[in-house]
Amino acid sequence: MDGQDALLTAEALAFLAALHRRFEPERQRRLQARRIRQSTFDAGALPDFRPDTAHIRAADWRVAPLPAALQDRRVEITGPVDPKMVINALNSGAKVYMADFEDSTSPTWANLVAGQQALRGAVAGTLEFTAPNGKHYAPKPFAEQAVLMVRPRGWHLDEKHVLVDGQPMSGSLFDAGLFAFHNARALAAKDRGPFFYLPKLESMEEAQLWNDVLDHVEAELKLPRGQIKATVLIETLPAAFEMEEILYALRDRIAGLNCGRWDYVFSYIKTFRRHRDKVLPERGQVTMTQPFLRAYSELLIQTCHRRGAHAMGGMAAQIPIANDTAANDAALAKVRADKLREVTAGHDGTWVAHPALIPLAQAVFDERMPGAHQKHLTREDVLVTRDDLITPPIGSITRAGFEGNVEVCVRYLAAWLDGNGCVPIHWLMEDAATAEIARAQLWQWLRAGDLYLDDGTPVDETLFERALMKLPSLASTDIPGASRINEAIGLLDRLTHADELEAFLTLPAYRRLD
Ligand SMILES: CC(=O)SCCNC(=O)CCNC(=O)[C@H](O)C(C)(C)COP(=O)(O)OP(=O)(O)OC[C@H]1O[C@@H](n2cnc3c(N)ncnc32)[C@H](O)[C@@H]1OP(=O)(O)O
Ligand SMILES: O=CC(=O)O
Ligand SMILES: [Mg+2]
Repeated sequence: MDGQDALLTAEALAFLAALHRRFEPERQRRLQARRIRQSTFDAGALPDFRPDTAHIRAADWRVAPLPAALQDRRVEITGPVDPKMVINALNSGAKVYMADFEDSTSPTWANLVAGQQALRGAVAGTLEFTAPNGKHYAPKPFAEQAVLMVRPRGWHLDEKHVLVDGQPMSGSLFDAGLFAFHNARALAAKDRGPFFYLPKLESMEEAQLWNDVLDHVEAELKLPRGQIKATVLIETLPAAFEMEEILYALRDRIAGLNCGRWDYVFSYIKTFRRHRDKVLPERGQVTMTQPFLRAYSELLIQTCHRRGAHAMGGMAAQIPIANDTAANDAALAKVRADKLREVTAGHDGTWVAHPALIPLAQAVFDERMPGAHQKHLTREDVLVTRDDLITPPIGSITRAGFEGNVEVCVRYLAAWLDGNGCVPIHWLMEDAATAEIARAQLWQWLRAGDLYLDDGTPVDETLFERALMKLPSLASTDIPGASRINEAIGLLDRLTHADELEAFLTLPAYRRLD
């Protein structure tokens, strides 16, 4: 692969191998702990705040101060790591750019190598790119660029192209380790981190594992202790019960928590996959104004502000709609309402999926948040109980909602298998987190028994098969991943009929990649 040798030098490989040897056993223990905890939920237990860590929640402590670059995070753009996207995001006018190896990247070896190369070029100031249409891209001067953050893959994913002692290494350690190895000293020299976004954590022990990894990286690369800063996505239901503990485990380097709403909803479904009384309505009805999601975001704000950390909002899925002014206005109105809810509740910043949404999000935050952040809003009025976090909203499943889930799963899986981890489908941004909601719902709905669409049609095998049978014709269109549509149909069929809900759709899909 072009550029691979310059990245995977003997020194870089030795650095990665040391990370693997030191942290792989604990990663496996953490993954096993997830499975054990899930088996208790499957047997009827409910998540709750931990009695064994009550002393952490009760004690008086604050997180370490943050560098100047992390004070004002009002608008953060996220996106995959191909060179054009990296340059567009750095130049976008957002305060922060989260370069994403996770939900929006299909981890083909080519994507990972190109992404690491692009980020290395961005940090070194050498990145440029010419598109096939001849358009040339180069980052603006450093002072005008968004602050770079990197989101490595979650703990569950392996990197099968790098074997250490015959075992695939962790995707998290590969992404974060390789990025730090090549860029940490240059970033530290500019007081720009490195900064990471840490995805899909489920417990304080997983946060502790990240802290140990980042301590090790700092020691190996001779960086000051605490130089690397991390923002943790609270995007699993179990983690919502351990926000204080996660902040505490990373207290010398935590920059904030983020409401990763899409994975959070997925995690809710996964956690309660065997709980008939917790079945959620269709995806479109599970919005952030539903009480259980409002409770989650308000608890996150209160927790962060009490401890001196930023409370970041999340991603509205709407993107600009070309050639239809009315539809575009309606989509932007939804994004605006979402950002207004966030800033009013006390969030210190938000995410956008597309550069055209930056002015809109920025205007909402500028108007309501004159300072760099609003950590002074401690939201003492918020009182969130276990039941507030787990009580499902009332709603329905429409035929369009059911069929939409099937279509999104198939089209997203096809794109992902084809190397594209983020695609617009019906003018919504779809990535691994949004697609997971659709995939997990189908599995749960077909097993729930006695479940009906709002028009009285039983939610059953026939409904699923009919929805699936509409899709093979997509193979002859020009949508992203068209050539993998039939493979995606087969994969969704198997995932939906499996006795157990697969923990992540990217696990079986990754076996088919490359
Ligand atoms: C649940 C979560 O985890 S959310 C976080 C993960 N998801 C994301 O990060 C979403 C990132 N967004 C995207 O990938 C894209 O916006 C998509 C796939 C949704 C839509 O992409 P497109 O259909 O290509 O959008 P569109 O054609 O309008 O793009 C216009 C321009 O904006 C650029 N652009 C679009 N999104 C981004 C982005 N997120 N970052 C940087 N540039 C972007 C495009 O590269 C294109 O540039 P060009 O004019 O130089 O060619
Ligand atoms: O990563 C973000 C999410 O919403 O999931
Ligand atoms: Mg996510």
